[in-house]
Amino acid sequence: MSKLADLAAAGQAVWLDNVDRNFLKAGGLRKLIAEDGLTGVTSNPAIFEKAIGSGDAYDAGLGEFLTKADASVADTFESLAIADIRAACDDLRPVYDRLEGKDGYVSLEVSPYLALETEASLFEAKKLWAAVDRPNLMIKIPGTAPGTPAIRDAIAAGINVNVTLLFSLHAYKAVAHAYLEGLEARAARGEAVTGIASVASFFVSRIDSVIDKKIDERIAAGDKDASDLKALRGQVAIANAKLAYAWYQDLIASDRWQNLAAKGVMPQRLLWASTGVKDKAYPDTLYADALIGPDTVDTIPPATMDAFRDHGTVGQTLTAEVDAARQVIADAERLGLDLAGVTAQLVVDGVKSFADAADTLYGAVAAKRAAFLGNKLATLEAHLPADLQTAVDARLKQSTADAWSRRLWAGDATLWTGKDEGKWLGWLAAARGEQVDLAALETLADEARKYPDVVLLGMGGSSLGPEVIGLILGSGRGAPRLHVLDTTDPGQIATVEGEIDAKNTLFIVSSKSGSTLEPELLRAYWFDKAGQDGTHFVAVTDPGSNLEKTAKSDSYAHIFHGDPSIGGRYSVMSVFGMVPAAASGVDVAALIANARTMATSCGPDAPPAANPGIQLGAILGEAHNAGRNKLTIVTSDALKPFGSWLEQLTAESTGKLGKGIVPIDLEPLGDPADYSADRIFVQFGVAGDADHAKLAALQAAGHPVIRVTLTDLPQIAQEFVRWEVAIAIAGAVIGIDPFDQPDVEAAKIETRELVDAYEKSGQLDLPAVGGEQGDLVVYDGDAAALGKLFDGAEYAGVLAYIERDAAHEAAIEKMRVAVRNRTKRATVAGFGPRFLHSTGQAYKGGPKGAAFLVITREPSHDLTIPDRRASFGTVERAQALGDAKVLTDRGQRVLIVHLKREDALSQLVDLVTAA
Ligand SMILES: O=P(O)(O)OC[C@H]1O[C@](O)(CO)[C@@H](O)[C@@H]1O
Ligand SMILES: O=C[C@H](O)[C@H](O)COP(=O)(O)O
Repeated sequence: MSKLADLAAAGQAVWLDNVDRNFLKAGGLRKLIAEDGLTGVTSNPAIFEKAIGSGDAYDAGLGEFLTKADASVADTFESLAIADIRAACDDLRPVYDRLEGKDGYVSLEVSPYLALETEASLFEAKKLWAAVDRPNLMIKIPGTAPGTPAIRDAIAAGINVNVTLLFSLHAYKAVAHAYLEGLEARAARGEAVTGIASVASFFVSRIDSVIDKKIDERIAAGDKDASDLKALRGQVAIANAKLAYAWYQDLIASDRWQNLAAKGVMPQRLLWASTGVKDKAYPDTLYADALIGPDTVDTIPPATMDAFRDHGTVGQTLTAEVDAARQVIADAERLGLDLAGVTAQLVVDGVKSFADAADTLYGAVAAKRAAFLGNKLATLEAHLPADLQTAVDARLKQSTADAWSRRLWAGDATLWTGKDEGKWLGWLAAARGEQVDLAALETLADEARKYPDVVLLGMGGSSLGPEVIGLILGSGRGAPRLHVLDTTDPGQIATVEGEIDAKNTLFIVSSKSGSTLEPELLRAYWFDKAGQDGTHFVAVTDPGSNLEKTAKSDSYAHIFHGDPSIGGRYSVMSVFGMVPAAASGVDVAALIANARTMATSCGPDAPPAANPGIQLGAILGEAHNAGRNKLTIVTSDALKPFGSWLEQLTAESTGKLGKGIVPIDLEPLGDPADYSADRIFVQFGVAGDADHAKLAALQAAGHPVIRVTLTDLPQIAQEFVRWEVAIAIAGAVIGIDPFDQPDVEAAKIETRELVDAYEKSGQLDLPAVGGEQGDLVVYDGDAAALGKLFDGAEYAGVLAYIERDAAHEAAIEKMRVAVRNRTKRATVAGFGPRFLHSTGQAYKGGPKGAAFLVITREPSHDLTIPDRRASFGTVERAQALGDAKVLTDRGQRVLIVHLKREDALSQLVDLVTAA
């Protein structure tokens, strides 16, 4: 018989305070049962962290689990833990049977993140109880104030409970009563009360660790009570435990208990936890030796077991010298060691340290999952200058401690400004494919096949996502071509008109609000062109909008409802992105599968440092705070369209209150000498693409460089999700609400006033002409002002209210490169009115000191709008003027240049590049 087995004879059950797959597989537990009379096992998050977090013992099991289907980090961990716990339960089953349920238990703890949540703890206890499905399982629930009612209800539900994290007599009494109440509730309902087991895990060594430290500090400081204090070293934890046991004996003798005992219930045994000696100055069996007594359990870590087997001492120590124990506690009180304060703090620290262990464990599982997924997950590599890397590391540490992953998914508005941010997180569910009805999309895709073309009418979030998907993935075989019209430019509209037969085209009118000016005008225009036949019109809009009403009265073929808790720029994985994708034959299910993979990677259980979205958000936010607020987008040709979607997400979400990340899209890369230290570069490519030729030099020159690599094009959906999370998190780092767009409305009001005035007078109110040169009219300035416009600007913008085509893009690019190389400032460009619903927010509300060249032109062919005096060309011009006024009002530098002829842009390019 081993000394450990002798403990059983002394009335104490010996449990193993450890779980480890290799040990279980090698029959280690069965050996302890056979040789040491072991009758139970405990685990906790720190134990699993040690077992699973390092090494490869669990890799095969993890692979086996994830091969069946991708799963969250928490579910993956649980599958591994449950397998171990079941194996341990099965090893102990003969003991459980032999002792008729009095012992033979294995404990599994509820998530430490729930230690302060009653309902969630109870829910999880029930879930784990069902998942492990073994009668000799005990669910560990912390004996915190919120945990105590969960303990009572779990017992009442017939679940065996190991109450953990007990440090004080006070807390122990509360959970002992909770146990009785749970049993009494069952008895009152006429349910069986036999066969339900519980232990109360009273922690020992951690108390000495804190009290001894206090004692040492006071002695070192020359405390007058030094010798009395010294006498208490290593005494308080054991004394505290002895008093708990004395109270247990009183409880067992009480009438209340005896009433229950008469019904055959088992006592809730005290279990000594935290029995590994932490101070090497003490004998290594100190706690195991000192707390031996009947009807108790000692859960012992492996090293302490070895020590006890070798030189432990078995005796009835628990009931010995109880008065001396009372004296120790009284002395501790007299000497101001504040045991009550210490034990209260230990609960807080205990919850935190188990949560920290879970963070590390979940981080490790997340990394293993990512490794398992391999190229099914798009990769991101970041090369940051040392100071930025330090700030990012600190942010990831802080955000882990502050539970940002969980708070994001829980919709905790205090992550941002504490306003209504929590109401704008519907995109997280959409990222998991939960917003769309795939069957309805398939029906639409089938119907759409009879049309050669599908035209999407919408702005901003209602057009950019669909356009990115359409341009990057193309139409499916036999499916219609997708045209996106997000403009009032008559030339652009005419171009689409030349490409389609309006009477044989599917039109998708897309607007969340259902009241945005451009889609409303376009809808009216095309409805006429289509012979007022609503059967080839589809609406995508939030419930109850004006668009929905029109769609109903005009008998549209379908109305797809958006989710009002998703803002436009976050709507791509909802119907706003998926309806046009389905109509043009894109494999929507593949997009959703990709989005879900990334959403899982960015889940509430993936701690910040292992969470791709939060990691990126920390980089973007810290780069912004360090003055690197120009996110410069570099793409391979195939991924070029992605930039315009990312522009809206970034600019509209972060550009406000004078702060913000300014996205720089389609600005050709230059040499290090062409830039200031305000940049962060991100390159998007597909596996096999070469690095952009100039990127390495920029990285070497100390600029932060991020490289995103997709395995295939449908993985673009992963980037939607990664960047949505990242920008939300960057908002938290910057300290703004990423879900509002406070400065967009002002330009809309100005435009509306100009258009309304035009409807009455037939005249557009133009600013004063400053000068003319060739075919250019310069308003509120002259050609000389144009030469100086961008000097010293925070960044330079070219905002062109002209047709968006390759020639115009090339001309604008020429101006940008010239300005960038001359001024070293970042340059942005936008086609109006498209950019108004995208980057426009940041240009007005974001960083100040920017300079904008606003370009308007006389259209060669204007288009009339049904029931309006104003033509598309007039509305477009009014939009330019309205926005320019608001930009000026906000303190940005603005010069408007009007092209008297459609083809006069080259004259302006010459002026700007010559400056
Ligand atoms: O889908 P809606 O309501 O027409 O809005 C279009 C776009 O306009 C904006 O509200 C900006 O004006 C964007 O946020 C939005 O994506
Ligand atoms: O149930 C067991 C406890 O979780 C364990 O004994 C805690 O021990 P520690 O204080 O060494 O972490």
